[in-house]
Amino acid sequence: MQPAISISELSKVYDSGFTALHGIDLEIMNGEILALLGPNGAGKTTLISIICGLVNPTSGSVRVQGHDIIRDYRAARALIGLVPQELHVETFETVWDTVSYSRGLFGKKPNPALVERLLKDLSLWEKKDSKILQLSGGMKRRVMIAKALAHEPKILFLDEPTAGVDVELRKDMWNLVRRLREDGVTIILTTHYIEEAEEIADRVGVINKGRLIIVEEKAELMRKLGKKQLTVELNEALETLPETLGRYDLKLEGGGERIVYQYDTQGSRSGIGSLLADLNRAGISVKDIATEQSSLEDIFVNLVEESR
Ligand SMILES: Nc1ncnc2c1ncn2[C@@H]1O[C@H](COP(=O)(O)OP(=O)(O)OP(=O)(O)O)[C@@H](O)[C@H]1O
Repeated sequence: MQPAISISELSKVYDSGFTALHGIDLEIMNGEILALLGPNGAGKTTLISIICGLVNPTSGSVRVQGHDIIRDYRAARALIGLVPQELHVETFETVWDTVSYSRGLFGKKPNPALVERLLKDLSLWEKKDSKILQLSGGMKRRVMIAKALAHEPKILFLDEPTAGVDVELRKDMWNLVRRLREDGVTIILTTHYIEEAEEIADRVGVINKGRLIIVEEKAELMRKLGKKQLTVELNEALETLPETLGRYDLKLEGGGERIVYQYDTQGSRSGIGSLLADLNRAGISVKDIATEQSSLEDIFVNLVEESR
């Protein structure tokens, strides 16, 4: 099947001489939710802006459902909805008018039933006749989403959709994203909130300093790069670890009352069974044990540090 978006050797050098993207290759599949993670200034917005035709690439190519974003700009752009990071909505227009107008911009016939559904889905129905000026920041953000969806795009870009929004709006946004995916919409979002990627993404791409350092199924990423940790609470504090435990990667913490064991989630054997047997053999009495898995956040921080 043709990918929703196909990016090949894409680079961007701004007029200042700064290289914001270095040879990005990426295929985004139809119907997936891809989260792009990366520290400030990594190049996420630049990448999205190029795909959406707002910034010119320096070299490389991007195709949207097969349409080249430069040669076939209109066809490519018509398939895309973009919710930008910055809020810029017309202040004196009403919610209804601004959303309807956005649809018209793409040459689509008016569809009041669709606009009504969008406004209801985004909890904006009661505000349909309000001027944007009178809305709160969170509501303005909802308007931006309604505008981006008004022409029924097949691919939706959300640039930092939940930056600075309250918990309720964040949950609403996640639900909306899931619903759109059920309708077959491909969704690409950038986020600083790793929890967000963990919650809704199918795949996660990490960008650092203009390079895509990894792109992987979320579950696979967690499996490949995640570490697990076993904490063993002891009945009596130890001063040092016995030499017989030298073959394990152990740390003594909590004033000697806790042994922490790190193991690889990829290995077929965790070594927990033999560690506990060896502890027993060494006469160390165990009060409690707990395991913990590294989060996507730990993985992300490690990846970015490694690529410095
Ligand atoms: N018009 C421009 N001219 C020169 N440099 C720019 C321009 N726009 C962006 N940059 C630089 O390109 C780099 C990438 O910026 P970009 O906005 O793509 O990052 P980002 O990953 O979206 O960051 P954030 O998470 O902070 O939004 C930054 O160093 C930025 O300063």
